[in-house]
Amino acid sequence: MPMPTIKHIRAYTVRGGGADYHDQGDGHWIDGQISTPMSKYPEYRMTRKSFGLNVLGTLVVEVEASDGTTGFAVTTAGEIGAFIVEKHLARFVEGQRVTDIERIWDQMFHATLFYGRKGVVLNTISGVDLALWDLLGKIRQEPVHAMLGGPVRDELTFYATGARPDLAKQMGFIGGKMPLKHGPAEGDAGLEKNLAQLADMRERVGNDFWLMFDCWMSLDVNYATRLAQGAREFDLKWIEEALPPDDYWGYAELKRNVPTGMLVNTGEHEATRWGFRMLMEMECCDVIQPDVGWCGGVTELIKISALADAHNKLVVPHGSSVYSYHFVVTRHNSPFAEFLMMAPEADEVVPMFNPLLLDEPVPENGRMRTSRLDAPGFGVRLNPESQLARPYEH
Ligand SMILES: C[C@H](O)[C@H](O)CC(=O)C(=O)O
Ligand SMILES: [Mg+2]
Repeated sequence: MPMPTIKHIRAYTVRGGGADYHDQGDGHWIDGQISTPMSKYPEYRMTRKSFGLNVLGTLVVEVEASDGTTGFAVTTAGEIGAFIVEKHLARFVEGQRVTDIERIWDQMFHATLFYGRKGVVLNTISGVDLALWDLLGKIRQEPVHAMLGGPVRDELTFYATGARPDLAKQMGFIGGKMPLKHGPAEGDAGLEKNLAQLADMRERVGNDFWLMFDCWMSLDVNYATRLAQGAREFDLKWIEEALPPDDYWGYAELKRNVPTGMLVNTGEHEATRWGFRMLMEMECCDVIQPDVGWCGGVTELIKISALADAHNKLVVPHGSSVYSYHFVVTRHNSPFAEFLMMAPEADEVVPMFNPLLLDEPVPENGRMRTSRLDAPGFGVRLNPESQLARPYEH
């Protein structure tokens, strides 16, 4: 039977959680006081929504094959992403065979170079790429992890990101990553408060549990070095995204400065093999954290991960739910995964892309059997109750 071709690609937007997990209601821990690159402006310090963290919303990309099979994926790109898919990328997708993912990726990337390279354009390309992998899996009746070479372990192990590592420990996770609250603009008093929060959490969780700080691009080398040195006595496992993503030189300096054994992790807002090549060749970090919905999709993550392997770096993708689980389970240099606690108080496990997907698996006791990922494609369905809009058509 000839391989089906792609008949249609459609782009939708949806608000309220989903792939734009920052798009939450008021009072959610993820919108509490968190140190950001905007924290130097007091008027944008207390919530991240105040400076527009949730402006994009979720993009849903749907691809339909000539045999009627559909695949889809979600990412953070909203209406801008929908425009790019419908008005620009569709031409590289429609009419191609469903197996032509590599060529479609190459054409999408090179045709958008003049306004793309990173950020929302790469989020959008990632969304299309993930939808194509989902479609291929559904046509082949295989999970994406099988198409990537198959699992290398029987279960995934998770650390939790959220405001309550103490509760995450009770829920069976191997570690807890807290958002850093206070940035350099709050001076030494803020630094002391950050360290006091870590000390308090170490007291609550005891010694046999990882604790990490997520600094969300907000520090400078001097502050990050002092934070890392102060955090040593509380056994901070890693300091994450301490600096703006373009400051490769700063990361290299920070990595030289941190106490022996403390890891420097980054890459959540980096994209493509070329961006990660900079991080690796400049010795910026120990662990890279690409988001498969932002870095270029699975097609690009395969390349990033191979590059990391050759540099003896671990790849622990940022969030991204099933899209990263199917990858992590197939790679030796991805020994554990992140789970983002999306309950408003970080006090229970809820699906990360809640309420957009159905059948989205979640860790139980901090673990997930690989068999939970055994459905075709990425194994998830769009919740039919989602209020999808299609702002552009081609
Ligand atoms: C909690 C962080 O500020 C951010 O919202 C998520 C993140 O960076 C991560 O999960 O890592
Ligand atoms: Mg992070």
